[in-house]
Amino acid sequence: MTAALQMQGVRKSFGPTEIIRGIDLEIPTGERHAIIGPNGAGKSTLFHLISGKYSKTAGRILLNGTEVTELQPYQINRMGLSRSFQITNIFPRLSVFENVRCGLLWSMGYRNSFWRLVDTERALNERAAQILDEIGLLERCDLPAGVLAYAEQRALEIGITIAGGAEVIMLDEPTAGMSHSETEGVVELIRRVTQGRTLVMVEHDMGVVFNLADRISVLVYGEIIATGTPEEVRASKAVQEAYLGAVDAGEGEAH
Ligand SMILES: Nc1ncnc2c1ncn2[C@@H]1O[C@H](COP(=O)(O)OP(=O)(O)OP(=O)(O)O)[C@@H](O)[C@H]1O
Repeated sequence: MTAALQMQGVRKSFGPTEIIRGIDLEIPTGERHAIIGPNGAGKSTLFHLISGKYSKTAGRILLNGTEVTELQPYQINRMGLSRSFQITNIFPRLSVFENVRCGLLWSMGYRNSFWRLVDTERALNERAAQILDEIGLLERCDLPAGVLAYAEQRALEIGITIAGGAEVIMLDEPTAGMSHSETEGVVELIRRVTQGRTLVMVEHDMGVVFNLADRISVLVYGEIIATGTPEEVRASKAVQEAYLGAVDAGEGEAH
């Protein structure tokens, strides 16, 4: 089966400084994959390269076997890759419901003639309600999104990210700034909504990473020093030396 995401020799320089220094990685369809690494390792930059926000200095990126290296973010999005951002990215004055509808319209409105031919309003509303139910916000659907609690806003953002039905979901620090119980809730939510999809996430909370990820890639100074199952990464001497150090991978927060 073709991998959901393939990176081949991907490099990125800002001016004379090479930040991403040759990434080769294959993420199979249906895998939950976490990218971890110290601050400044290049995780966000790699995310921006995959989603098309940054152009690549060298290398190729393929989505479901099709090269997307030179495409714009919206084109990559319409080919089935959807990402969230580190900073909550919702419309605070629109209702929770409208936020999800916007996500749906953006991803599907122009692409799929079904939405134009068949009772568009009803289909959209039904799908939005379904997503709100999935993310546990159906009862709060009429509130302005800006009044939701922080964890609810992040859940809404995940709802918007999955709204268009993308097969590859990228989440950037989905539990950042959350309490322990909020984190547990969001981990369960992510597990549920990524069922049968491919997940690529950047996350600092090692508890979340080791709980959710099927495989983990460790990025240090723009290079992947290890890729493997949580057990393999936990046992890797190179990873321990370069990154995890004394942190208990099952519990700690590492930066
Ligand atoms: N647009 C840019 N122009 C110049 N340098 C940049 C740019 N974006 C990132 N960098 C540099 O690239 C390096 C990697 O940054 P990046 O944000 O990708 O790391 P990160 O692993 O996501 O870090 P963190 O865990 O703190 O979010 C940093 O040294 C940063 O200063």
